[in-house]
Amino acid sequence: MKIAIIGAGHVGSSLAYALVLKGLGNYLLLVNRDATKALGNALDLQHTLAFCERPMQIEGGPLEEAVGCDIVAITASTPMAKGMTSRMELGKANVELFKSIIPMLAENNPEAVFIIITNPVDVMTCCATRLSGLPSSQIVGIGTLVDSARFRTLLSKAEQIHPDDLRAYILGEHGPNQFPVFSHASAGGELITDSPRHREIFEEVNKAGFEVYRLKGYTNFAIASAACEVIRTIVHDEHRTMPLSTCFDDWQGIKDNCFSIPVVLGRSGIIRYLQPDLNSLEIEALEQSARTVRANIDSLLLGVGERGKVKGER
Ligand SMILES: NC(=O)c1ccc[n+]([C@@H]2O[C@H](COP(=O)([O-])OP(=O)(O)OC[C@H]3O[C@@H](n4cnc5c(N)ncnc54)[C@H](O)[C@@H]3O)[C@@H](O)[C@H]2O)c1
Repeated sequence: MKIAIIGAGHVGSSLAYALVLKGLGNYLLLVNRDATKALGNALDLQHTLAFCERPMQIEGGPLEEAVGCDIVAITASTPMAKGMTSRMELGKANVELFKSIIPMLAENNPEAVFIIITNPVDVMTCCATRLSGLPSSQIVGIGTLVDSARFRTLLSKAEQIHPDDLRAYILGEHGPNQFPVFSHASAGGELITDSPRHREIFEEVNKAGFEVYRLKGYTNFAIASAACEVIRTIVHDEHRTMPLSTCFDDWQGIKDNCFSIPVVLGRSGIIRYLQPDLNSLEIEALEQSARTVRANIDSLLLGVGERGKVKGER
C-alpha cells in the first residue's frame, strides 16, 4: 500500500510519524515545497523504524514521484499568519496552491483516495474534487472528524464514559457553523441529551482548534490522529462510519454542496452516505451550514471548473 503526504509541515510530519508508528502502508513518500524538509523528515522517520514492528520504505521526493499511490494526503498550505481568526483567510492562496498540484496528482494517481486536510477544508475538498476530475467518492475532506473526536473526549470527561463508547457527531462546516447531532448522540443506548451543560461542551469544542492555535501556533496531534484513523480505515477496508467532508449532489434535501456528513468509508473511499433523522433544530443548523459553505465555495472557486480543469487551461 503506497501512501503520499503532500506538505511536510506540522500536520504532515505528525501524520507521517503516526503512520510509521502504526505500520500503515509499506511505502511512504513525503513531498514538500522546501524539499530538504521532506528529505529530513523522511530520514528521521527511517531511523524510527528500528523501534517499529513493520518495515516500511520511507522517502522524501518531488511531486512527480507521487505516482500510482493508493492514498494521497494533502496538508500543503500557505503559511498561517499569526493571529489568524478565520480559516477562510487561507482560502485564496490555497486555491492557487491546489491549482498547481491537484491536476498532476490526479493524473498520476487515478485510483488513489485523496484526503484533504488543508484549510478551509470544505472549500478545498470541493476545489480538489473539481480540479481532479475524479469521482467525489475518492476525495474526502477531514472535515468535522477532529471536532467530533474533541466532542466525544469532552463529553467523556463529563459523563465518565470512555470516548470510544460514545456516539456523537458534529456535522456541517468545519468552522463556526458546524452543529452537534444530539438527537442521535448516545452511550450504551442512552441518549446524550441537548442539555445546557452539553451545549456548553459543544461551544468549547467549536473554539478548541483556535484555542490550541492561540497557545502553540498550530495544531498537529489530534488532526494527525484523525487523518491516521481515516487512512487505517481505507488500508484495512474497514467500512467505518464517520463524518467527512464530501461533494454531494443531494443530502437530506441540501443540493450540490461540500461539507461533513456521516459516511461509510472503505478501500475505495466513500461507499455510501448515512441518512439520520434530524430534528428541526438540526435541520435549521444544517441549512445555515449549507448556506455558509455554498457562499464560501462560490466566492473562492469562481473559475475553477466542474469536473477537472481550471477553466481556460489545458
Ligand atoms: N482540517 C483541519 O481540521 C485542520 C487542522 C489543522 C491544520 N489544518 C490545515 O492543514 C494545513 C497544514 O497545517 P500545518 O500546521 O502543517 O502548516 P505548515 O505551514 O506547518 O505546513 C504546510 C507545509 O506545506 C508546504 N507546502 C506549501 N506549498 C506546497 C506545495 N506546492 N507542495 C508541497 N508542499 C507545499 C510548506 O512548505 C509547509 O511545509 C493548513 O492549511 C492548516 O490550516 C487543518
